[in-house]
Amino acid sequence: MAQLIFPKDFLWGAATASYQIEGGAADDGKGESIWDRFSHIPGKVTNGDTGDVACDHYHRYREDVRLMKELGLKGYRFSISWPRVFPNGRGAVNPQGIDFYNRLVDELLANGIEPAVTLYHWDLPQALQENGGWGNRAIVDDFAAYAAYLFDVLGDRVKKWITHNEPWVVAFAGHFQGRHAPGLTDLPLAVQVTHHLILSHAKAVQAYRASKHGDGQIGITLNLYPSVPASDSESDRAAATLVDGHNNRWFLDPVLKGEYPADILRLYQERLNSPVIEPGDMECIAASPMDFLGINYYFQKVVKHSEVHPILQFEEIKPEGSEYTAMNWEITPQGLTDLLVRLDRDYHHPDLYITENGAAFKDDRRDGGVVDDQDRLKFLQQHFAAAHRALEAGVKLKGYYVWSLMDNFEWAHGYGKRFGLIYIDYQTLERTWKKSALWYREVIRDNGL
Ligand SMILES: OC[C@@H]1[C@@H](O)[C@H](O)[C@@H](O)c2[nH]c(CCc3ccccc3)c[n+]21
Repeated sequence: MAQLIFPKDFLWGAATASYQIEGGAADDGKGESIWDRFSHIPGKVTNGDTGDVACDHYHRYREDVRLMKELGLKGYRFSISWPRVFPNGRGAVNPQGIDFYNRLVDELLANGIEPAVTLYHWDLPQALQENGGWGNRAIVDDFAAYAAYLFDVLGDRVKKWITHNEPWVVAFAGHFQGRHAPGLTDLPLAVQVTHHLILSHAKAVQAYRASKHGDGQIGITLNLYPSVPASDSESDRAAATLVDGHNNRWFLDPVLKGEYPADILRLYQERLNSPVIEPGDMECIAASPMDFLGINYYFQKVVKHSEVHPILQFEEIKPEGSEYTAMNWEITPQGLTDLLVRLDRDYHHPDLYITENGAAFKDDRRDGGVVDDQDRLKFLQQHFAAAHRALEAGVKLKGYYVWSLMDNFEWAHGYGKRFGLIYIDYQTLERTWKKSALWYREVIRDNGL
C-alpha cells in the first residue's frame, strides 16, 4: 500500500518531443527543420547521429499509444513539428502533416489518455531561419498564425497547450553557446531572441482566448533551477543571484508579472544594448495571463563567482560526494521541493505542472526481458517524494510528466543518452520495458508510492 498519496485526479504522464522521436524527417511533405539542418552538419552531434529515423514514431505511433495505455498514463505531452504542418513555416499547410497529428490525438483519446501539446520544442522550419528565425521580430506573427491554426484544427480535442518548451535553451544554447540549432554565438542576439519568444508566447495566448475552442488551458514550460551559492562569500552569493535572474526570473517575471526583472534588464541593456522592446510589447505580455506554468526540473545549480565571461560572471560547480546521472547532472531531489516552494512564495502563479523530470543512465543491464534500470527507478522515487513534500507545503502541483516515455534523440548527445521509461533498440526499433516503467505503472495505479 502506498505511503505517499497524491491528490485525487493528479495527472501522471510522460513527455516526448517531435524531433526527438518522430523520424520521417522528409516524409509525406514535411519541410526541413533547423535541427534537420544542424544535425547533418559534421561534428555538431555525437557519432553524427540525426533525427532522420529516431524512434520512427511517425509510423509506429499506434504501437506507442498502446504502450502508454499499458503504462496506465493519464496524460501524454508531445510536441508538434511546425515544418511537418507548415513546410515553409507559413502559407500552405501540408495536409498529410496535420493528418498525422489528428490521428495521434484521436488515438490518445480513444485510449483515455489526455493530450498536452507543446507548440514549439526547438524544430523551427528552416525556411524561417533563412529569414532570421527567432532573431527576426516577424517570427512573432508567424508563430501566432501557426498556433491559431492548430487551436482551430485540434482545439476541439486538445485542451492543454504549451506555447514554448524552454525559451532559455532556445535562446542561449541555440544563439549564444552554439551547441543547439541554429548554432549561433551572439549574446545580444540571444537576449533579443528571448524577447521575441516571450512576445510570441503572449500573442499565442491571446490567439487561444480568441479561438473558437479556447475553453482549455494554455501555459509555457520553463527549465528552472534553484541557484545555490558555492560559498557564503558576497561574490558567490551575487553570482547565484545573477544565475537565478538569468535562468529563472528573466522568464518567470514577464509571464507571471508582465515585466522583466529590473536587475537583469539593466545589465542586458547597459552591457548588450539588448533586448529592443517596442512600445506596447510589455502591455501585450502583461495582458496574456496563463492557466498553468510548466516546470522542467532536472537538477539544482551550485554557482561561484567567475570572470570567465565579462557579463555572465558565474560558473557552475560539481560538488564532491554527490551522485550524478549519465549526463553528469548532480542528483538533487530536494531542489525540486525548494524550487516549487520558492515559486509559491515569490509569485502569484496559476496551477503548476512538472512537464519534465527524469534522468539518463547507462541502461546496460537486463533482468529477463526487462531493462534493469534501478538507478532511474530510484531517481523517480526520490523526485516523486520531493514533489509530495511540496504538495504537503501547500503548493498547487497538478501533475507530473516523466521525461521521457521512450529513449530518443538527445540533441547534441545523439542516441547515446537514454532517458526513456521504455528502451529503444535503434537497430531494430524494438521497444522494451524498463523496470522503472513497471514501477511507474503501480505508482499511477495507486496514485502514490
Ligand atoms: O536533456 C533531457 C531533456 C531533453 O531531451 C528535452 O528535449 C528538453 O526539454 C530538456 N530540457 C532539459 C533541462 C535543460 C537542458 C536542456 C538541454 C541541455 C541540458 C539541459 C533537459 N531536457
